[in-house]
Amino acid sequence: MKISLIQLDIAFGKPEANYVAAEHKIRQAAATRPDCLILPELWTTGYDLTRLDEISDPEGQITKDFISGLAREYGINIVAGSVANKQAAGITNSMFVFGRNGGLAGEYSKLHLFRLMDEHLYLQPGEDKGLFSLDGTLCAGLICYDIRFPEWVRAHTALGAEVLFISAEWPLPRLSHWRALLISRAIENQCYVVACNRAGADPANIFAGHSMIIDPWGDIICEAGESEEILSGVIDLQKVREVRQQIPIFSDRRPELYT
Ligand SMILES: NC(=O)CCC(=O)C(=O)O
Repeated sequence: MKISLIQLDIAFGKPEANYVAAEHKIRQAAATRPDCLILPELWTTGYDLTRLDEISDPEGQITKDFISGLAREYGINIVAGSVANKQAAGITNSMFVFGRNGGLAGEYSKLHLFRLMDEHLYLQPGEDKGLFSLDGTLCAGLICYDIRFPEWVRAHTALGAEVLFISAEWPLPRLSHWRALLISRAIENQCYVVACNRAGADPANIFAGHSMIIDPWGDIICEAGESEEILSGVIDLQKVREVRQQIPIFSDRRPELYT
């Protein structure tokens, strides 16, 4: 499975400009015929949280129509990062996943809101797991701060997820945490980690880039720099089974003693 990560810069609070830029990059990446594309967190608005009421996507419909059309046109899977999704009960930070036929394959709203960037003041947390199937492989969607919660990640891999798709807006001062946490989640869950961060800066933060794909042994398959970039790598799902057979942590767990 070839995966392309679209490490975008994001125009602060300007959805129209971001849809145009994303379409250009998605078409550029799709021309190289990947099986799957992934975008960063909140790629339509950035962290312009005070204006979310005005610029968020009602029911995520604009994003769903936009991504669904591109997935169908190119016959690829698209993990559409996340967008501010405006519903009657509030705004969530939601990831939508589309299959090759343009159908919605999954949906996940960020469970852990990040106080350091004021998410808890403007967003509602999700309540459900982000499991979905792509080309017959069970995958999980996670958003940025979620990677600091190993028990949440495990809740997905204990159910059989073999690939974690992570969309992020992770700031540069914590780049060492980003790399260490992603590698740890791959090793401890013996799964692939596909993590797409943003590039560039907003009024409050400079972002780290360094999107990457990590294999179930914890080795980095590919890693971007700090600037905008389309990064591609190939994952071999057989490797998940091999590593899980070699060190059988899922059958050696003692969950009855963990609470
Ligand atoms: N957008 C986010 O959730 C950022 C999380 C982050 O920076 C962290 O250190 O955790």
